[in-house]
Amino acid sequence: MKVTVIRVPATSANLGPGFDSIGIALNLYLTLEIKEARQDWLMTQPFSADIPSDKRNLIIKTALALVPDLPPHHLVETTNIPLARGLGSSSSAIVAGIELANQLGGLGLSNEEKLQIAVRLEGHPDNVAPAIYGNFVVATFDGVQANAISAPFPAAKALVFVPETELLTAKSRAVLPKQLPLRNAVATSSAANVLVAAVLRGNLQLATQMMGRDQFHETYRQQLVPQLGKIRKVLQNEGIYGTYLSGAGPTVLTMVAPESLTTAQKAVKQLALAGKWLTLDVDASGLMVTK
Ligand SMILES: Nc1ncnc2c1ncn2[C@@H]1O[C@H](COP(=O)(O)OP(=O)(O)OP(=O)(O)O)[C@@H](O)[C@H]1O
Ligand SMILES: N[C@@H](CCO)C(=O)O
Repeated sequence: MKVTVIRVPATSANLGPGFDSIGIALNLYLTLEIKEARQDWLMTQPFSADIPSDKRNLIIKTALALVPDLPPHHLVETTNIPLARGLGSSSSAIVAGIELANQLGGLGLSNEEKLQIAVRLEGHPDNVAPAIYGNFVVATFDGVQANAISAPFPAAKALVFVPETELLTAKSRAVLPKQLPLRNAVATSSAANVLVAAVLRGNLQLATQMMGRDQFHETYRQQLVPQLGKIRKVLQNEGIYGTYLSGAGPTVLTMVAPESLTTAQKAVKQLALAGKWLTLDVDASGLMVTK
């Protein structure tokens, strides 16, 4: 039997001041195998019983939202993207679900069409866009239409701290204020603009400096993720910038020039934080399907 395999990368959103707009794809993956047709949907998956294995599963639910009479199949999911840690697990599941409907329903969706559907489901584009396109993505969503531009990211390593405890995006968004002083918004949006321009020019050093200039969300989320300040401080003492709260947290990511990686790894080790350290690369492929 020929098996179709869908692969979606992890993503890291915001990069500091690019709140709800900028994201990158990373080389952790959710993989979904479409096995045999059967009477009811069945997901063989690596999670605890909290994540449903039937049609209530987020991936299947997403596919059925697109095509309600999609024929049920046995699906096998494997993933090394941690759940609710700020590495885009829900976006990877949503994108996998859209592709599942695309494959089984023969919809022939373009990436642009997949993006529009995914953004409406996720509510913001900064995870779903890089999950589809790969690389570095700058996007906007006005509640109706998403626009996204992807571009290569300069050579860098992502030094990633994944805390032991989960932080749901809904909880992390609940601490944000409804309004911001204009001067903070101007300082942050101008830093985001320079960040994008620096990435497009291949200037990692300037881009990473801008990653520390957020005043949209990190100030308020810091109370939920005290590791952010500790990691940023110890790395800045070594002259390494580029530390930010990945997505809604609690993961803290630092974009490091390859030649500074060893120094950065040594510096953060002394913090002895409870959690996992990963060194990742930017994924350039985005959503992939093999048959
Ligand atoms: N592969 C999956 N299958 C089913 N449900 C999933 C899957 N991945 C994520 N989810 C659901 O999404 C929730 C996590 O979503 P949430 O938006 O809080 O975090 P995240 O996407 O990992 O982080 P962030 O959006 O900050 O990058 C999980 O608790 C689970 O309910
Ligand atoms: N931009 C989003 C990403 C997480 O889903 C946030 O920071 O809440």
